[in-house]
Amino acid sequence: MSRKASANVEYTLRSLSNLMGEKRRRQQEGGGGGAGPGAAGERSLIAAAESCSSLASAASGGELERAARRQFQQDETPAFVYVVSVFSALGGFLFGYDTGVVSGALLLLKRELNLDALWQELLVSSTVGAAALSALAGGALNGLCGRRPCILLASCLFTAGAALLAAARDKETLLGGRVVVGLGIGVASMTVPVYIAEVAPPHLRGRLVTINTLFITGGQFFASVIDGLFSYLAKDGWRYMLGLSAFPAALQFLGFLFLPESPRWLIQKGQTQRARRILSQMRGNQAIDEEYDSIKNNIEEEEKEVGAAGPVICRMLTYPPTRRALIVGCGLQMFQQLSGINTVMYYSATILQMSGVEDDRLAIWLAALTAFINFLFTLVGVWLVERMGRRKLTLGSLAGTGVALIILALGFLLSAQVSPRVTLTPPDPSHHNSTCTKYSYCNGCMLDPDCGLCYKLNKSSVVESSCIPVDKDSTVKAAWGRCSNETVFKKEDLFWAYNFCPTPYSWTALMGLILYLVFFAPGMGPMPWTVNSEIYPLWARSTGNACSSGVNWLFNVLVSLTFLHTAEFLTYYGAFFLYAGFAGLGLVFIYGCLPETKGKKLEEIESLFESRLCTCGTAESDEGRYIEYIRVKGSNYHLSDNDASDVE
Ligand SMILES: O[C@H]1[C@H](O)[C@@H](O)[C@H](O)[C@@H](O)[C@H]1O
Repeated sequence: MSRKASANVEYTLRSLSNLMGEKRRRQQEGGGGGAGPGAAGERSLIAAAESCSSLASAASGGELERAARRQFQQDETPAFVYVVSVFSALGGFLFGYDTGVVSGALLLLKRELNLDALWQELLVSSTVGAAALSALAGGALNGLCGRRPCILLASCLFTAGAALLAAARDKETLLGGRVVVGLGIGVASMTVPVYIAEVAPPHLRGRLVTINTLFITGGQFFASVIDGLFSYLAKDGWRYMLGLSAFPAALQFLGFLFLPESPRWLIQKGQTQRARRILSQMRGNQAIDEEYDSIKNNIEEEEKEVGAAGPVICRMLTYPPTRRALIVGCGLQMFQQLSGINTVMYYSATILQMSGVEDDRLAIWLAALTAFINFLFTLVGVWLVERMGRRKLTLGSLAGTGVALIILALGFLLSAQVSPRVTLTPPDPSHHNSTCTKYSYCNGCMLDPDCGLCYKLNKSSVVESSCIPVDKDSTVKAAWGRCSNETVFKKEDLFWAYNFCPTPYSWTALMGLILYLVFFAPGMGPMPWTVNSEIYPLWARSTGNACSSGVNWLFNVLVSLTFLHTAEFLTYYGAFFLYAGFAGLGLVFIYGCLPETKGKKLEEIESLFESRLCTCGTAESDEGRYIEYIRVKGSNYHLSDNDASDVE
């Protein structure tokens, strides 16, 4: 008999005997009346007894299992789990908002505070750098203090950072604020998925953790709308943009004052009575005994197997299943960033401009549309994750992302091939021979961050074009010459193209951009976070997530910082072909190494990494089989619990 088949029989027999045993026990206790230990338990008992007879009469194993599942699905997941998940996911919202809002704020800031390119770069990358560091440090903090204090700490950092940014009088304070916000993002990004995974029931875990990424992309979308709205406010608009995040952060802080610690962390720390009570709250009328026992046994076994001596990361690296899980988790996060999501998001305004959108403000709003597509298709991911499973969803998503990247690259390639010629070389009035004059095609001019193209249109072809240095303070005009005064050159039907070339093939790039988000957002966006929250055993979960989140942030900085240089060396299409190549490598890696974790208890997932890495993907999966508890007890919470080591 195959492993799967035997597991199913064992499962259904266990479920059935649990139901029978429970019914017998209740009958012996003179049950059947309504005054039992809890009305919920009583209802479950009646339902269990009813389904028990239907189970007993079920002829085949399949029917038996279906009946068991129907019974299980009648047990509703309490709203409390959703409330807890949504309050935690506010951390994701703030992650998305604070990383997304800065581009719009910079447009205003650089004018008001006279920021040069270095300071602009610092304000963007200091946050991501701080997030990388605090995600790594968050592992130890999570293990020591628990998930709840870490989420509280993150919301404090978000609030303090936002207040600092809104009140800043100089660029140094702004830098301080961005670092504080970054520290919050790092801690939140590694703690929230772990916390949600630990409180969620197995059949909803993927969906609830994916909601966190939905909140990330929701935060990015919201940030782009706020950027659009406040861009009309010439003075202090950036204060509102950067300061508004204090509200959701304070809301999360207040909420978490009343929300509980993760029951798994409590069991690990020996606070079993509190853990039982919280688990009971999270499961409503479902029995928690098996889940509780399984968590507890698992912790004890882990301690025996791996020991408790030495730093966790060393134990993880020397114990093959956790080492493999770490490679899979970090690999997923690395390939998420290497497939270029943040350059696509960052570059969306330019791609849209290439498609003929000349107005800056319209480009901002269209960038909000891009963020909206990312958000909308993450929602599709929330819907698909428990249907398709993590593995298929990630593979399909990355394959589509790769194809979209190729289309995007082809769009740029075609545009480069029909790149307009530079026909005029006006003399530089300051007699500084700029490099811009050496370009004979728009394509070269566009790739040089110091130059832009000033041109006229005759029907749809570019005429009277010149490559001129860009104004140091604003990329919307040239430093000198015909395109140096925005109002004048617009009246004279002249156009200024910075960062893009007018081309008839821009629709290919636009199509690539949309396809990219449609494929990336449901799978490669959320799955690295979701899978990482599930694949490590409890003793290694904080450290595993700290490492993989650190890798995510590290590659985020690396890819965004090198994008312009990569484009200069390889051209834009070369850069997107490169990302498509990374997506191809990622596909091979995921195909070989990512096991299916759908529906499994967190405690069972470690066994998926027992065989050699790169056989995980081919290992027989138990897809479609939920681990569900259908034994029904009168009350989940026993005051007489001998385990109680934390009597309150
Ligand atoms: O999962 C998220 C999401 O896809 C975001 O859109 C992206 O900006 C982040 O870097 C990523 O980690």
